[in-house]
Amino acid sequence: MKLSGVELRRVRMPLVSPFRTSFGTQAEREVLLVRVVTPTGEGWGECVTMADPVYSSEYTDGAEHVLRNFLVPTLFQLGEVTANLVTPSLARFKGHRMAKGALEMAVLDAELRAHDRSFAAELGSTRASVPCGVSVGIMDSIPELLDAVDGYLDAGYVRIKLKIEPGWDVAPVRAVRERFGDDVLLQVDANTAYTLSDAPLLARLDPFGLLLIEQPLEEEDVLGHAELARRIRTPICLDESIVSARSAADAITLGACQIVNIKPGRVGGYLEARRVHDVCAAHGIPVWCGGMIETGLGRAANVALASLPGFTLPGDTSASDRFYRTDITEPFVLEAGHLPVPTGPGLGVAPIPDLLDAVTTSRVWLSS
Ligand SMILES: CC(=O)N[C@@H](Cc1ccc2ccccc2c1)C(=O)O
Ligand SMILES: [Mg+2]
Repeated sequence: MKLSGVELRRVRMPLVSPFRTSFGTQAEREVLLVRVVTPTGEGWGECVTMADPVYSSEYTDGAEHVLRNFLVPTLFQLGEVTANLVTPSLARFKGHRMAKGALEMAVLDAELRAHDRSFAAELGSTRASVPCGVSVGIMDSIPELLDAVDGYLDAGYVRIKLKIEPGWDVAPVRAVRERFGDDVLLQVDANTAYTLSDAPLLARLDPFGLLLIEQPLEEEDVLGHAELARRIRTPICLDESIVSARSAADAITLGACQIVNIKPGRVGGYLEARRVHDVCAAHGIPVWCGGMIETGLGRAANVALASLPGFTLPGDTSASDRFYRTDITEPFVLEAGHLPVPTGPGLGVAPIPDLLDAVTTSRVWLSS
């Protein structure tokens, strides 16, 4: 395809309630959307960076800058662009995987729409719907947490994930187990908040039959996770540490994780996300689809990815109303704990113009 131009659009959406993790509290989501325009149509991409570099080193203003000054101009020079060409064409620029992933997603969406082919078909989907888990933030009190969990279980979520940090870990897990029983699928996410010296504390989670503990140690401490895996029984799942198929293979081989949370933006796009899935499957490692509080655009692509065969654990592919009162696309609504995999061309969803304009804070048009 030839690129006629690319629009970088900033969107700000309030969250239905503040979402607190070990790295801070979010009350709104600042999103960078990428729209590529071709002579025959357009495609949408969503950059999952946060406003601040607190989940990873990338952040939204930086992603916009690197797209505008390096990544998009490089694609304009290509002439013919396809999704498979995006990553190799941008390889000389180091890092910026979330920014690159958003651009690849937009090109892939445009290409698939032009061929009347869905993300699900392209990625290798084997299911028409996916079971959904939900990520529950750190709360001010245990009663408040139990009310929130009660509401999500009533909504039909099939798995509960609790954000934890030192001082909010064993007590909330014990309280959820005591209130809701041992059969609820339960896991925790530390977002790198602990160190190896916390192993005895983390071992106190072992009696609660958690599915996994997600990213207890810092992103680069792969060997620390391998050592921790020898000191606790709860399976270790990595999130921030897995930035590519290669890093997944290395972490698995080193015994640093038994489960992987796949986030397409974190690994540089949906094509690399499929490669992470394939590498994990080759090692017998179950995967699930993580979430970055995406709008319906990223959510549509994540649900398609989550329908691949190796995604055997419920992901953080929650309904739109988990985080947003009004999504910029038709909302994803939980049905019996599942979300339907979009079947339309490309993402299968598109922004609703009035809703998108209502939350747009800036737009930049880059012409080829
Ligand atoms: C659903 C979930 O827990 N996601 C991330 C953490 C996270 C938390 C808060 C966020 C706020 C704005 C943007 C991205 C964010 C990602 C995780 O699995 O580690
Ligand atoms: Mg995580």
